[in-house]
Amino acid sequence: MRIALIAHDRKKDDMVRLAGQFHAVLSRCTLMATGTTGGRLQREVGLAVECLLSGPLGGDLQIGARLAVGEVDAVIFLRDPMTPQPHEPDINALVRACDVHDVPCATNLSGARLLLQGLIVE
Ligand SMILES: O=C(CO)COP(=O)(O)O
Repeated sequence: MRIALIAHDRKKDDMVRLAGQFHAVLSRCTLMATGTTGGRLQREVGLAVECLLSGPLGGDLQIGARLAVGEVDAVIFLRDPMTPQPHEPDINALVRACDVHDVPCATNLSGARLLLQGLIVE
């Protein structure tokens, strides 16, 4: 399973906690992440993660481009719905790409837990 992990700034602590809780299943996956999220996951959770560009610099678009050619199987994107983002069009493009290609995309913690639990029982 190739999973993309992305969290906006106010959701990064949640992402780190979530990844710690699901460390066993995530460590069996191929992981990629936007830059800052990925750095925290490497340092604080000890996961092997490929770090792409930071979101505002094009990281969401990089993940979207991979997804469009079948290189991403699931996306966990902990979005901050309360803070405007300068790269909102990139965020929308990634979520749209998930819908276009029918790739599971969890945009909040509860959805992310369900997605990861699904991987455990697989
Ligand atoms: O902005 C982001 C996603 O839209 C996240 O990017 P970072 O992980 O680099 O903070």
